[in-house]
Amino acid sequence: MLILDRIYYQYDLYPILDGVSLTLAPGQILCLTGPSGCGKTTVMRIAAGLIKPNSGVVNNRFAGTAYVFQEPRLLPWQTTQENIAFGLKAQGISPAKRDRYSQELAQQLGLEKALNHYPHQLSGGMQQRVALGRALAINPDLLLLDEPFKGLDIGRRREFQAMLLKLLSDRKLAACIISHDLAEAVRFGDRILVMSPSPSRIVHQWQSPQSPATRDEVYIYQEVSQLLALPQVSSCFHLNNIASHPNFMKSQSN
Ligand SMILES: Nc1ncnc2c1ncn2[C@@H]1O[C@H](COP(=O)(O)OP(=O)(O)OP(=O)(O)O)[C@@H](O)[C@H]1O
Repeated sequence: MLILDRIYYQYDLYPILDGVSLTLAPGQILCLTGPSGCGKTTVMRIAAGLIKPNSGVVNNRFAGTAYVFQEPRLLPWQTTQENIAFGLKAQGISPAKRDRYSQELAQQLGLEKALNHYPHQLSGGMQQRVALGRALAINPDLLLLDEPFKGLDIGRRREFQAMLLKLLSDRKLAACIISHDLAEAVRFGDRILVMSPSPSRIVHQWQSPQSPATRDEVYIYQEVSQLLALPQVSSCFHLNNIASHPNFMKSQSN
């Protein structure tokens, strides 16, 4: 279980988080969404223990937490396989086991043909998958993912999303995923927290009884449309008048 309780945070004198609370249970997927710059990464850095809040409580009871940053941050002088195995070496695992495990992960992530490639030889999407492999290699029970689909075209994005959902479900991992895209959050999250512009508060919580793997496009866009009809959500994304737009009303009644 991860618990953040009434977190306040400021950078220099600028207040960023204004009493943010959240909980994340084992196996659950929580999406943090909100406009650019509202403080989503700051929440994640606090959850990971990388920075300390000015006040509030952080209680991370997961045994192992892995963080996948917005930029893949791979070691440029190491191959795909070596980058994936990076954390295993620090855990004292033998070279033979490291090789076997990193090859298995590379296969699950569709990277088997790029095992001996260096980061500069990989596309942005492949680099993101290597970063995910490196995080999964240490066998965490909590995965923190900051904008994991950033910069991918729609086809690659869907492919990576399906792969990630399967990995999370097969390994029964809890995940906290940042996305500024409401549709992506609805596609993925068991729960969504919508954050307001900074100083940021949680202005809305959304939860679905339907498992992410079974959600289709119609369901996703209906839910997004209902979320955007809520003034506290639409105003966060600077869409103040969306609910009164004649076409919006038409789409709601269809
Ligand atoms: N090291 C820092 N020093 C000062 N201000 C910072 C620092 N890091 C972030 N900020 C500011 O804190 C605010 C929140 O940043 P954060 O990266 O948490 O937002 P975000 O919601 O993750 O943004 P994005 O969606 O664009 O990635 C922003 O206004 C940002 O400019």
